[in-house]
Amino acid sequence: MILTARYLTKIYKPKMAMPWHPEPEPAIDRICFELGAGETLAIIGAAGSGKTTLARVLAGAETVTTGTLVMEGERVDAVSSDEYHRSIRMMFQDPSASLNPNLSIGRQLDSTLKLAISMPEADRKQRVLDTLQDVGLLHEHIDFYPDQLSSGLKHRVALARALITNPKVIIADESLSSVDVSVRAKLINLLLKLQRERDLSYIMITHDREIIEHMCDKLMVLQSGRTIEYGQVEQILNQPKEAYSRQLLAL
Ligand SMILES: Nc1ncnc2c1ncn2[C@@H]1O[C@H](COP(=O)(O)OP(=O)(O)OP(=O)(O)O)[C@@H](O)[C@H]1O
Repeated sequence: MILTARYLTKIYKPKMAMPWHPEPEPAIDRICFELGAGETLAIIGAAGSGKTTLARVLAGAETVTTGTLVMEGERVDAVSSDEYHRSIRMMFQDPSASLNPNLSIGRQLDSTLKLAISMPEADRKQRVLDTLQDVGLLHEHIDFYPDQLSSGLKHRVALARALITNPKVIIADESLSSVDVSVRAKLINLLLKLQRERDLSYIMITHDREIIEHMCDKLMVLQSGRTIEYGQVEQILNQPKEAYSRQLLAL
């Protein structure tokens, strides 16, 4: 397994705890799953069900209160956090907001790479060019600024930023929800192509039936921080156990 989650629980501590305040409810509560190489897990749930918290915990941006994450057989706290951050990358939801408008695409990709991996400048430049090509952008795009790119191309840059460290897992938090249908279809095909070529695993937080059906192997349904269904996509789409899942999946 690339990634195994065992009983992940996150309780956000209130900024000012008062003795008469009840203990806060967990944002995620004993979440377990297994993700193999080249597999895709979809996570769905209503607003506030814990999807973003889970994504942030998995991306190493948030600590867990209890529970264990295991990457390729090693507990994540035993793996150096640099290595973990290189291996599990988040693809940002809104590229327009996450890209710096004042920096060229090349500079932004280079600074992400520089932070994650120590390598000579010439090798970094080559990696930036290769990654642009891998996501279907041109070498010339290295000198472009975000505002000069269409929304679809900005999504490719966001993907390039996740891909540039050669990760094993990419987490996409509603990443494709804001693009129009034809652009989304191209991005889905690109993600599938990269998955085949690199044996990449994806965790897709999405409500998009098309993405769930075409891209995902497993599905987890979250409600109030808990897993209420987890299994193969086909099985849950054909026979959801819970009315809540049926509603979310519009079945
Ligand atoms: N930084 C935080 N501090 C305190 N509570 C938080 C924090 N972030 C999230 N929560 C709470 O944790 C619970 C889960 O929130 P989370 O954002 O993970 O859900 P979500 O499913 O991603 O929701 P949405 O779809 O609206 O983004 C909610 O009750 C939320 O209020």
